[in-house]
Amino acid sequence: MERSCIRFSKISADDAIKKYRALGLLDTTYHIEQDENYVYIPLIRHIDGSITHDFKPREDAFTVIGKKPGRKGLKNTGASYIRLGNSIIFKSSISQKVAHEYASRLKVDNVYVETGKIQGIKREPSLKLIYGNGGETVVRESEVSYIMDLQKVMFSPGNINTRSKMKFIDFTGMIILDMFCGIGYFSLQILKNSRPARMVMCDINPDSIHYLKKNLQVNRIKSKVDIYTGDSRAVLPAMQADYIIMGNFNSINFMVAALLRSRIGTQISMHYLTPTESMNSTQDVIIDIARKLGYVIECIENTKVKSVGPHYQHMNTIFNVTRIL
Ligand SMILES: C[S@@+](CC[C@H](N)C(=O)[O-])C[C@H]1O[C@@H](n2cnc3c(N)ncnc32)[C@H](O)[C@@H]1O
Repeated sequence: MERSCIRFSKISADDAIKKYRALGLLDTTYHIEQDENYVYIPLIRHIDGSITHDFKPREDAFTVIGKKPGRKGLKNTGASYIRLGNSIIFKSSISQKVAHEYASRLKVDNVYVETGKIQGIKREPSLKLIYGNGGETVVRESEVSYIMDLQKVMFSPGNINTRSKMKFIDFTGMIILDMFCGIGYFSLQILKNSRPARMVMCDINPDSIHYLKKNLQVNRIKSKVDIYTGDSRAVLPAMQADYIIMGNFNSINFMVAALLRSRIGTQISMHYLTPTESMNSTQDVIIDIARKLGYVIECIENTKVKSVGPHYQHMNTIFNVTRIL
């Protein structure tokens, strides 16, 4: 349906969404949409600079399940879910009957229910399959296909902007080290859009590495990659990277391994969790730790990826190595 909207490049879309939400102008009854270059933010009315775009209405659980759920004996219509490719995941328990109804209305193959938190260092999800045969789910994002088994490896839909940002950076000729590559969350975007000279990838979860290899094939990545399975502090080769990706909330515990593989000019993209009140100061703590290890680094970008619970933020800070003492 044609609606007023404002269009932003993907890099600035996050801030724009926050701004229009805060101004009460965001039309939450439509999905925010994106194409190759832009994010389209639906607005409740026309404003200066707005354009029109064909939006899909947002289907809440109640709409999806039908206006008279009682008649069908469907009770859990208020349950919230996320959709990942051909699967949906409910946050709380629902009956098989309701799962079946959602699957047929939303035309998905699998319905899962979260039974707990993401577990352990391998970040394994706790999901119970309640409808369908399970197995592989394909998520398409910024022209990259991510294949995975949602019961074996995690996929955070909230990290979409951080993943797609990778396609706007020119990594041509660079040596890249992805210390927690998973199924290729960040690296697939790089390999699809740039020609790095070398890509070294590592993950401790063999299931992630299995799907990484599959995703490299499915996305027809021709560049040569070096893949390591194990603890990145132990299994990575000696090397000097131009760009180091640390997509793990515990990245601070891996700084020695990263710095040892850096040189002057290396950029290090660190992800970490920090209390909300420290979201603009944790980078200084990291700079201090690096200095004690003999590396002078400076912060070149500090971005909030998403809120995690009421008191924590998932941050992504990019540092530049300026001097080695
Ligand atoms: C949080 S996930 C990455 C999520 C991802 N950034 C996204 O966009 O959804 C972190 C990854 O680090 C891996 N990992 C954890 N500890 C590790 C270690 N010591 N060495 C290598 N990989 C590790 C996990 O197996 C997991 O695949």
